[in-house]
Amino acid sequence: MTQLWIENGLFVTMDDAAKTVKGHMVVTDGLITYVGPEAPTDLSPDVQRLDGSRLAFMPGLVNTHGHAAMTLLRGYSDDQNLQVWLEQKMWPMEAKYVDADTKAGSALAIVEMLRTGTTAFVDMYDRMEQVATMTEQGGIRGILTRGVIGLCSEEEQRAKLQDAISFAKEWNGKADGRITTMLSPHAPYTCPPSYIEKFVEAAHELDLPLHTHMSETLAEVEQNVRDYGVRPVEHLDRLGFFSRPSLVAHAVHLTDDEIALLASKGVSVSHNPVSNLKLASGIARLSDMMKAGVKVSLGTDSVASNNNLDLFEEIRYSALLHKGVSGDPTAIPAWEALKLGTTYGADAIWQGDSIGKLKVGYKADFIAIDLDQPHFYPLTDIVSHLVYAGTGRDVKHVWVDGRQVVRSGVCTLLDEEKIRYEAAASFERLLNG
Ligand SMILES: N[C@@H](CCSC[C@H]1O[C@@H](n2cnc3c(=O)[nH]cnc32)[C@H](O)[C@@H]1O)C(=O)O
Ligand SMILES: [Zn+2]
Repeated sequence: MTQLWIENGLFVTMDDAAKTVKGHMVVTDGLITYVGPEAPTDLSPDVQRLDGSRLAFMPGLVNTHGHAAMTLLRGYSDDQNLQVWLEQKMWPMEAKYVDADTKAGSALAIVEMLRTGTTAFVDMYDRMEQVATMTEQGGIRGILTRGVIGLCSEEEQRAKLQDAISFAKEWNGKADGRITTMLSPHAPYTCPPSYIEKFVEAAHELDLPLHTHMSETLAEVEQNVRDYGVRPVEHLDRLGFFSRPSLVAHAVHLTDDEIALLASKGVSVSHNPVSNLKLASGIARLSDMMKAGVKVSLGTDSVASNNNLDLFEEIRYSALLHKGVSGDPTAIPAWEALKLGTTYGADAIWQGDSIGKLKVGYKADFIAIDLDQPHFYPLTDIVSHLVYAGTGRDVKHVWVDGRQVVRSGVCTLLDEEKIRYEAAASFERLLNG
């Protein structure tokens, strides 16, 4: 039995019943077995003890949309709109990627995510075996999917779908259950309707969820109406997309009816406020979606449109932005913003009953924040501080499944120096190759 006793800590449980607890937490064989104000009893004689004073503990963050390997393109193309950025900048560079690049970029992303407190991430890309291998090595939890752009010959379409299916089948449940998989047509504007239907069919057959980009820009919505006579939500609905558990990224441009439909079908939405601002795509109707009962969560999208993977930024932006646009200072209060990055993220990836809370029986995916910093003084309200004053750089330790994957700000299972070097070398090759 491996057991960890965290003594005298401040625990932000993200559980409405407990909220914050000053006291103790015990992790036994990867699961949380005690959280409470009193010192625990009946511990294993070889329990490992950790002094939790001057630390705040909370569930690890859940990033529900991204493309990890695009860390290589950080800062390569800023200040463009989505279409120009994608078609003229990203796709030509991505066409040069080989396995080693995807591996280097994903490794860098995993280091960055773990160090800033993300313990579970959704990733849509290709060469997914590379991403999965680094996920396994780094100790993070991954919800991985081979994204497919269908603007190609039928033969290529078939091969890509087959690749997506093989990856999803092979890796679902791997890395001690830390990896789960989905199927992903990239977007309604990059996949013809009959092709999207094939993904829906395969998802039914393999009992897998679906993921896609949806209603990210006004131009996309207008093009969808021109091409198919309906807006993207109705389009995907007609193709049966929402008959599966599904997660859509962005959902920026929605009507009231579309919000109602997403709520009634139980669709998960990944809100990516920073990426949407940077690409000038717009501001999603987060408050309206939450009021309507849509399952919303937060994503960074790729580094190339963000330009970092610190999900604390998305938490803060969601709390600030929607106050600003609504003129209502009570919109998305701190506790809700923090939930967006934790429990709601876990719900969005259908893992809300096992991660996203510090609660007995939950998996021990959690982070420790260093409170000994000027921006956390005085310690008026830890939830407020985490949302309005904290950043991912305040994260000191990280555990996934009870295993410590970051210790004093450094990944325990990855060679960070080598990863930084290889990422820089990959970028040089892409640029000059
Ligand atoms: N290369 C694969 C598709 C990989 S899916 C991931 C794709 O999503 C792209 N991407 C990244 N961010 C966004 C976004 O915000 N909206 C739409 N696509 C994006 C990214 O550049 C990448 O091409 C194929 O040809 O089938
Ligand atoms: Zn994306």
